[in-house]
Amino acid sequence: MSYEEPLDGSYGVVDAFPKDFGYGVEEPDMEESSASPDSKPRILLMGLRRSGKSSIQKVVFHKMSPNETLFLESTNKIYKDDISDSSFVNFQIWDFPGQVDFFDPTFDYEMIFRGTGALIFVIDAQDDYVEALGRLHLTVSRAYRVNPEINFEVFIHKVDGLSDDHKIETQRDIHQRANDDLADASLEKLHLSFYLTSIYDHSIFEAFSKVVQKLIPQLPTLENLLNIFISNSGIEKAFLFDVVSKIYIATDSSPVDMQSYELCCDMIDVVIDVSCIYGLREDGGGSAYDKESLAIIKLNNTTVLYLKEVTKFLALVCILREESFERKGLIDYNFHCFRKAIHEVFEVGSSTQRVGMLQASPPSSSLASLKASTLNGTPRSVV
Ligand SMILES: Nc1nc2c(ncn2[C@@H]2O[C@H](COP(=O)(O)OP(=O)(O)OP(=O)(O)O)[C@@H](O)[C@H]2O)c(=O)[nH]1
Repeated sequence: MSYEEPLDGSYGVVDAFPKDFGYGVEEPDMEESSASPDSKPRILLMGLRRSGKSSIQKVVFHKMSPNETLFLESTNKIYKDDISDSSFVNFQIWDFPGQVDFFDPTFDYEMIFRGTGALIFVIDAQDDYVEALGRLHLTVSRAYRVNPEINFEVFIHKVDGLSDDHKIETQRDIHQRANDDLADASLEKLHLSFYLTSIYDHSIFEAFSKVVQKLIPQLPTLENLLNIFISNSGIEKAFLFDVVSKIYIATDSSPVDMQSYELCCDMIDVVIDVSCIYGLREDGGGSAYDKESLAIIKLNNTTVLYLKEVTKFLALVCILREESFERKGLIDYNFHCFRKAIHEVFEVGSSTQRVGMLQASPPSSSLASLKASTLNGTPRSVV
């Protein structure tokens, strides 16, 4: 669902902003009823004109192909995109028009920043970025004064046009100058995170994944569950994906290499495409992704990709060696326990959220029960 807000300063002030992000496991309607669209926590996309804000939003959340963004018109209204209908992550993305004087007195920027979880500032790395750095400083320092809890994320964007050396040099320079500006303003506590991004490869999905992960209070629990799952199943790498956006909301604690991530993204595309073509009913009904969704792809280098539905919006995608896959029964059993634990985590999350406290620690039984259940499965040495 998306809608636009006219730039006439007529923002309705919403009294209460939930500070935590909510998640729908199976019951998105419950989330809908508990929060009006305007009161949902938000991620702001800001930056100068033509820096690439709308393109990022369209490519990541609306499956627009990067080439089509060439024809995007300049945004002249705040574009609010509520992605919670189709995605696990229950937030709104506000795309700000670049040319707007954000600090015009008719803007209630306090209201805007108060309900914000993350502010993404997009800098066009192919352009002269001096003006962008000035605007970045102005924006983050204002926002920090209103709400120091905001995560400040800087996307050094359009790096597809730069050589590897140039990319690193640009990042170093922007990092240095932005932090110098903050130090001059005695804002050393304000932390900026930097990412090199482009809509022409997976870097934009990776960066968005990291932004979203910081907003998920249950992240340590999810990582723990994934660690236990992979170590007891002989799996090399596992990602928990939001299927629609291909954002990974968690992975095990081994380092993420871009190739594995890309491979898993490609697998989601293949599964959804095949399912759309051959999986729907003849009248076009049904869903391309549901409880039955499961795919196994064997590559020619003894690697196996394994995808399985976890919740309405989430899929587990794993990379493992062929020889580990011989114990498919064990993997399936462990997956069953993992899935149950994930459901428990978010059921507890949504019930505590209603009383205003999202649970960051594991629910009493989920980790313990997963450990116990995998140990009850066929024992095997951890790879
Ligand atoms: N090379 C390259 N071009 C990009 C990238 N992202 C966006 N663009 C191009 O940048 C131009 C501007 O993109 P928009 O998304 O309209 O920029 P915006 O920041 O929303 O602009 P305003 O609405 O005017 O604020 C478009 O022609 C995009 O195709 C990228 O990663 N690499």
